[in-house]
Amino acid sequence: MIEAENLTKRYGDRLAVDDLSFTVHPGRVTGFLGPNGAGKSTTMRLLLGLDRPHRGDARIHGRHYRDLHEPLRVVGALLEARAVHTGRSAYNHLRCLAQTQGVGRKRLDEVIELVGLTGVARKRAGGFSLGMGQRLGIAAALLGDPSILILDEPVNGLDPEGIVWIRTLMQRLAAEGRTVFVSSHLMNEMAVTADHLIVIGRGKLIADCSTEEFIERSTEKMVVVRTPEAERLTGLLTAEGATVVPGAEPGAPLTVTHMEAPRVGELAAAEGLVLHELTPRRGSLEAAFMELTRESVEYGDTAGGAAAAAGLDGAAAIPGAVPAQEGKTR
Ligand SMILES: Nc1ncnc2c1ncn2[C@@H]1O[C@H](COP(=O)(O)OP(=O)(O)OP(=O)(O)O)[C@@H](O)[C@H]1O
Repeated sequence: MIEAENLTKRYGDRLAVDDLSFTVHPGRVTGFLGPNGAGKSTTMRLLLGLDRPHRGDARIHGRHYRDLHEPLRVVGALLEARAVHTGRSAYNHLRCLAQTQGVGRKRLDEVIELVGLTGVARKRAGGFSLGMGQRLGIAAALLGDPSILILDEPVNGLDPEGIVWIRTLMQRLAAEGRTVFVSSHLMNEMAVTADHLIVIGRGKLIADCSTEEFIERSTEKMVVVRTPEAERLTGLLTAEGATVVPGAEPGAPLTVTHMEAPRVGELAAAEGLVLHELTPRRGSLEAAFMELTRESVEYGDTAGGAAAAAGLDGAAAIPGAVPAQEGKTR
């Protein structure tokens, strides 16, 4: 188990991590989400004892990282995939790490195979692509067969096949009962990878809930309806409180919000209106995430055009969300 309690880290007058408390449980993948500069990497460094908090506490299995008996057998971390000796082969890089941890040759070979680097293990790590570097970093994290994995943006630089591979690997490691804590700024990727989400913005906690709850509450439900009698159906639905947006072209489907699909079908049937399609849909999760973290983005366009599409009222719409207060100015 990983526990952060009132973690606070300041760089000059910049609060990188602001009174952050959460618990990461074993047996599931926990996604750590937030826009660029939200404080994800800083939090991970604090958990690993690589930086000291100004206030608060970070504990792994109830202890500070520095007090763990064999830390690398307890926690495997991928923080900066490029942190390798570029002149060494992947194999030698891992062998050096294995020696410092008392990890044997068998485990070394196992891990190289697990991350799919067997064919290039004798090649210079400096010549590796970003994706291969990520695989090497993951191999290093897994060497000590740790019960906890802390991975900072492991998906960066991976091609679609690599993304599916890391997703499957993380889910398998969690299914084995390990604690998997993985950061990302990609909402859609985390939605299909993580069981639980911890969302931060400007160092503050915004949401701590299951991915299912997050999706359920943060994306607006809509119904796509195709009918040859669009005008009559629109009148019928709006009279009952639905919002109906016509398609861009004649004959294109209508998009209905504020009414569930069964009710749309019932109303149409009662009036004898023909429907050619009746499909419940969800709004974009990415747009919902952007809206949620809109006021806490560090860089870029904070107006968030896509955010408006989500139709959410910030943190208030999210289960487990922390009340906005000062956080609203994140
Ligand atoms: N060593 C440092 N010195 C000064 N400021 C820092 C340092 N490390 C981080 N920061 C600042 O702290 C804030 C949080 O940074 P951090 O890297 O933790 O965010 P992040 O969520 O990991 O971002 P990204 O997704 O871009 O990696 C940022 O404003 C960053 O500029």
